[in-house]
Amino acid sequence: MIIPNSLPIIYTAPILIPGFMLKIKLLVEENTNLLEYLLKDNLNSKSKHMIGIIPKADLEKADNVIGTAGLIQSLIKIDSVPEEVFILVQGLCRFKLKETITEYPFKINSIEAINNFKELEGEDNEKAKLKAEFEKVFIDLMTYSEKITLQPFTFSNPKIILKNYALLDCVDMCLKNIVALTPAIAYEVLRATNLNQLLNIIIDLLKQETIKVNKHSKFLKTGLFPIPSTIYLNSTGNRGNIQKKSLSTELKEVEKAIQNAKLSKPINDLIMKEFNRLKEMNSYHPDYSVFLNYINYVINLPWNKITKESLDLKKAKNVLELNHYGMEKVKNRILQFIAVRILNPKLRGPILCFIGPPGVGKTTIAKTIADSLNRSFKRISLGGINHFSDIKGHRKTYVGSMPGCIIQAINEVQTKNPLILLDEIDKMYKGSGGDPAAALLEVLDPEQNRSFVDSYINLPFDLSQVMFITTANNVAYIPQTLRDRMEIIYLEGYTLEEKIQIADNYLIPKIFKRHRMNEIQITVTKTAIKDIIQNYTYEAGVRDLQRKLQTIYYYIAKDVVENIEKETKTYVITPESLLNIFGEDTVNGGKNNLVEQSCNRIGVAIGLSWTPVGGKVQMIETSKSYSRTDNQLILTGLAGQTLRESVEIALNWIQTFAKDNELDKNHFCVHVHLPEGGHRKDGPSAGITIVCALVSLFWNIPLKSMIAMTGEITLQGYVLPVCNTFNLPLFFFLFFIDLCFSKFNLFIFRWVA
Ligand SMILES: Nc1ncnc2c1ncn2[C@@H]1O[C@H](COP(=O)(O)OP(=O)(O)OP(=O)(O)O)[C@@H](O)[C@H]1O
Repeated sequence: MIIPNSLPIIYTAPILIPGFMLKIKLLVEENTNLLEYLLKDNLNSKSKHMIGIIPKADLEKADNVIGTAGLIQSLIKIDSVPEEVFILVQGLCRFKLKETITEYPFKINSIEAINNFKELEGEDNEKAKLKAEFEKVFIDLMTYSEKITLQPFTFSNPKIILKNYALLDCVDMCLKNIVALTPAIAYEVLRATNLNQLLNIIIDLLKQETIKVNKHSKFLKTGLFPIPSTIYLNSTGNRGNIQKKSLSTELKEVEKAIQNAKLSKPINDLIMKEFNRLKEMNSYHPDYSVFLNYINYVINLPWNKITKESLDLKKAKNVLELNHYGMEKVKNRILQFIAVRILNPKLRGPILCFIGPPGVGKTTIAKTIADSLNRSFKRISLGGINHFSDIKGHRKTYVGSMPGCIIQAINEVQTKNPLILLDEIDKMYKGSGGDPAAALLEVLDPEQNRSFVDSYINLPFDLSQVMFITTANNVAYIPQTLRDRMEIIYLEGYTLEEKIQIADNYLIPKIFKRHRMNEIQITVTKTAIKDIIQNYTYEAGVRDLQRKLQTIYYYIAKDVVENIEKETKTYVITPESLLNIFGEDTVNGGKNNLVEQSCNRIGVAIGLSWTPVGGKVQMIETSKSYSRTDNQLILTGLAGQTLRESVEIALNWIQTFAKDNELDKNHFCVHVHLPEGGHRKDGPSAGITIVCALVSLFWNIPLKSMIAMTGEITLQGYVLPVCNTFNLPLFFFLFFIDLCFSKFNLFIFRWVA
């Protein structure tokens, strides 16, 4: 094939050498223009493209860069995030990289093909010496090795091979059949610029192989080696006996493994069908390895393997208590489940869904539940998954196909009844490759998961004995159909007292054990823990608290090592020492001041809002200025659509409520601002706060100090409770407006809880 003088260039970590195929993964966003160019003509199979592939290690090199000209055999676009394309490239010949012709729309360099591999170069005696050395090591290796198969040669006698084939073919055969091509070796082989260099590399590699073979040879014990006597000649071009023997050995092993797997009859029949197809296949056929991997994967699945479950109520209770503080709802539900299973062992496990803010122990309690039931545990993170096939797998005929995450998890734990944690179920989203939630329906539906069919294995697998637990931060993001299939348990954020208990009894002993500081006595006082929680963390759970406690241990470790001669053995951490460890950087630095300063101000009200890390005080500031235009409203502070609607409702309600001419709202421009403008805010709960701020603004009355409120406002002046499923106690602070104002004693809202 003619190699052009210039080629599009890509840099890849895997190394392509001539005579080999390589599957390369390219990210679409990084190679858009090149892939567009390649994909455009790919449909037309007659015009296959050629590209230059350079090892990534040479990215910075300016000269003496060797690459491989590759012929693109196929391109497959995968709908993943980020989008990827797999290209299958056949290595044709080496080239020297010359100057860059263009960088746009993609990199093209001029190249110089290296074609001097046909014959050895140099003096005749040097050539003869090199050739003789190669022949010697080759014959040595072939004589003593029992296992080597020599595709595509039809003889096993090395002397006959050397006589009948060109030197380059023999070298090629050694590379393909004998040498274990590690990336380092492949790089070395690629950089050989003539046959002499390549032969020297191969000689070294064959010598190493000979040493390995000798080390592992079963004949070593006796010191005897069989003299190869049979010459396998096959003029028809079919496989020689040696290959047949090793191939059939491989197939025999597979057949034996199928029998040992003791599959049920229908599955066994289907696998045998695939196996018979494999037997008919030429081993060079690209599908051969696909079928082989498929059969091996399927027979290794735990079709009949079950771990013995522990149904001991007392033990389970102890394990749960030992690892997690509180969480009574979860613990009770698990103990109920165990009790029911004791009475009826055939009963299926519930699909529990733990909903709660980050760091409240959803993931870790699932692991503890698995321990208490003596089930294997596997966590699957669903965050960011946007493809149906991530759950259900790809058909085996796709390039790079593999099973979905459920079957992969089952394969990993090698049991049919593990506890699988589907973490962050609310963070999956629908992408171009289908809706992963729809695929999960089949997994979580007790009626369907008895015969779950993954696209890769394409056989029904029984998931009915798997115990599924899912976790999410926000129930609103879980599709209704999935929600219906699960029993939802809400885990609320911890109170200050609970956090102190968790830190004292669980986190500190855990960190202490992990850091092995047995000889040093460290006491973190309760006031210090309280200080960390209140001033250095801002969260509903305890993850950040755990991190902060860990920082204390790092600090002490450094101090111990630095002052080793002092042999300090006792450390007491008080709120004062926290200043040295964390500095003065507290989480609510300045925010309290803002609240205090806002009290008794006209047009300012204090709201309460929900965030994933717990309740929060949200100021609402309003101001008015004269305007020629009617009803002008400015809303700032990254407010969302629902918040804007709340402001409009509030303004309209005020207008309806005010007596004629008492309030000339029309000639004012009203500005509503939500401080901390860097954070997006939305939701209806600020309704009452906005009304109060505006009433204060229009009637010039300050609100009573230090009163905060939350609640949705309706156009009729009703205040609705905030029905958030997170059910945090903070939400139920609703104050009537006559409570808020000092002078304004009208009872203007009706509570419709
Ligand atoms: N009640 C508790 N008792 C003891 N440790 C706890 C408790 N709650 C949380 N923790 C600890 O807090 C850390 C964080 O917990 P975990 O990772 O399970 O949180 P999560 O709720 O799954 O968070 P996310 O939603 O971010 O995944 C863990 O080290 C865990 O041991």
